[in-house]
Amino acid sequence: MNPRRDFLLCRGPPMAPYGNIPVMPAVMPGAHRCDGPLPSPGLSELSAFEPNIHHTPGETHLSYHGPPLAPPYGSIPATPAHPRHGNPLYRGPPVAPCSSIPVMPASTHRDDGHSSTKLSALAAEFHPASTQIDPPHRNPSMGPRGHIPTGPRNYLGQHSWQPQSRSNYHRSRHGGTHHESDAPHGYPPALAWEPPRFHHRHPYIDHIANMPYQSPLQSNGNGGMPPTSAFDPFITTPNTMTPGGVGPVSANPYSHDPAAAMGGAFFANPAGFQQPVQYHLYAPIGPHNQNTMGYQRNVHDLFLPNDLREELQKKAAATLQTLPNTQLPAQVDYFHSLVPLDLSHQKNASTFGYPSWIYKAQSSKDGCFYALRRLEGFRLTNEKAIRSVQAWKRVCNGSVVTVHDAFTSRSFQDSSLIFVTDYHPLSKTLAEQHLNTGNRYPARPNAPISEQLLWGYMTQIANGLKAIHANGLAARVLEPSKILVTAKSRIRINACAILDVVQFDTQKTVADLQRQDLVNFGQLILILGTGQPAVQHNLNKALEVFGRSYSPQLKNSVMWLLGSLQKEQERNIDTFITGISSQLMSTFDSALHMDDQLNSDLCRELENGRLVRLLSKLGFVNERPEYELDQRWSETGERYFLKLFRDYVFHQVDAAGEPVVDLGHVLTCLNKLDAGTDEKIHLISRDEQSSFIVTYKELKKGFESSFQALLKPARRMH
Ligand SMILES: Nc1ncnc2c1ncn2[C@@H]1O[C@H](COP(=O)(O)OP(=O)(O)OP(=O)(O)O)[C@@H](O)[C@H]1O
Repeated sequence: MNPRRDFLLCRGPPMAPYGNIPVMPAVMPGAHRCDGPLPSPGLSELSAFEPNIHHTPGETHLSYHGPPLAPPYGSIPATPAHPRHGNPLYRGPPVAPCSSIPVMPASTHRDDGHSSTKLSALAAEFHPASTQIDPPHRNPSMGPRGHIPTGPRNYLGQHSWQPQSRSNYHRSRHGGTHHESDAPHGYPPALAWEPPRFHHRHPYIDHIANMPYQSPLQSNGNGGMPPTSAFDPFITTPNTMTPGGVGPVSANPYSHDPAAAMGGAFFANPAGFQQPVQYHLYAPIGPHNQNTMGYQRNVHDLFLPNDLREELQKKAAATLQTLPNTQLPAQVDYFHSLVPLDLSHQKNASTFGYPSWIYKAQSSKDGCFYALRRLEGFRLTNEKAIRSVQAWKRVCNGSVVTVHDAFTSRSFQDSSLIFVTDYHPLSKTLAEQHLNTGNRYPARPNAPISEQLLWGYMTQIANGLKAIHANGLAARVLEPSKILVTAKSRIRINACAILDVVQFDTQKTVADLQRQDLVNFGQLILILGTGQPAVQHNLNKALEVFGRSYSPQLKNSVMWLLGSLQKEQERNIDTFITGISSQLMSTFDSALHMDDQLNSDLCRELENGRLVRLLSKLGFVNERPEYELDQRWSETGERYFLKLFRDYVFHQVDAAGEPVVDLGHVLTCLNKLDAGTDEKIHLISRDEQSSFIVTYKELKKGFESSFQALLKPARRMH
């Protein structure tokens, strides 16, 4: 496997230990060229949000043509941007760092020779809210928060950076103890905060101390440092949070029973599954029909396809639609909020013997929406007639609109018979779809139905008829206006049960009615294939026209159905289904493809619900005005970091001071928070006076404990 691709799919660059360097310009004067794999490839293609980022598929670096980027794109830089960084002799203005340097406080140096590093990373008493760096030498060249100045570079000699021990670099100004007067916001220190793993450092210096490797620093020809080790982006040390460290996955991470999960054959290597689960590794699940490289993603990959979302939203809106000031009855038995679904006021009684109207209504029993079909002026003479609907309740089939109930009503100021069926929002009838009837969809030429679609319709209707006949019933009404198209190519037999009630006293046997179903079925296909609603008047002519457009197999199938009334040969739906079995397979295969596609779409949304929960938790904690009478709760302890993290995620600005609206950045950060990765990020207080380097793991810990604090039972206050 191409290691680069492997990395990219895993979305973690090999630049451990700083982990992911999200999109950041690599080709900049003086900048180290990032020849490694694309950082955060999963989201780096969200270029719609990042106008300055140009990503050429297949290349492993980013070309950058814009101004230096502010930190939104950068976590902790992986390369020393310039020799000045870390040079304690440097007294010039804050230098426009290479673009990979994150936002930093305006001043971190003092002329008195004090180290600018303020806090020992290991200081036991460290309280993040009370840490402070020196009062800033505010330099006019310093832009707004998050703005990296881009002015002329001023190099004061070349200072070779010498790796030093961490302890040297992290001297505490106050011997590692906390002084409350240093608190930037005057906040009291948090009580239950475990600080040791948060580091407050000089951002110019300390990030260098942690460089995983050193590369020659280029700076206007002033020389550079020899590399201490060659960097190969495709070689990585195993790290639990880097892709190189992912290794073989061995057990089902979601199983509550690790023993059982380990024993399963699902994961190849039982060496142990990594914790925490790396939620931020989105695995693209097929089918893949995009013409993109393996590591490329765009924002649409993380959400439902637009057309599907639009369709579902429209259906939801249609379902919830109400009709104020209507003259319809407010209540019909246990239904209310009626909305008519017919758009035509002209109703003929040809199908049922009574004019029929159809409404969407909400049930007071269960709150669900149903379709009510009303037969106007119907008088029930035989109680048994309406009980025949009971048998229809047993018909549960994907190709039949389910019948739920039937009752008579006087709510419409007449005697009406009401049938309650499933409601399928925004459905059309086959007649509306293909025969241009109804005025909801204005006239347009009838497009001929493809043979494949016609076979699809036939198999679905056959499926519905099989279920109906198997229950000892007959559909009785099989015509284009009584077949619902509920989704693309998806149809259902509608208006079942009605003739059973209305023509209860009919003398015909069920067997006769079922045979008639087959004939009606044949006529229906003929109507759809020829586009002529009145084929029964001249079947031979219609068959001839039909035969010109469709295969002999399809025509023969229709003829077989039309001949179902012939007594000499027993014909039933099962025989028919056996006859068209080859077509059933192809329809079945289409259904499987559809199923795969929907599964894949579902996977895109899979993690979004989790992110909403994450955001909700953050919202509960961030800026909380008061907790247990402590008005500074959300500004102290780990909550303070969460606040800065919120700023880091949402409130960054670019070099021009413009808000960075980058969904990719947001998703990346939130996922890493949820996964609790070891990657470090640089948080800056709003007044730019405090700067912290924290790992997502630490953030997650603080995040969880803050949220759990909110959940604990309220203390009794006396
Ligand atoms: N169960 C249902 N769910 C959602 N919409 C439905 C349902 N049943 C019917 N409709 C819609 O109601 C409208 C009217 O349906 P109907 O069965 O009355 O057809 P029609 O074309 O008006 O036929 P007719 O003239 O015989 O009444 C159609 O647009 C159809 O899509």
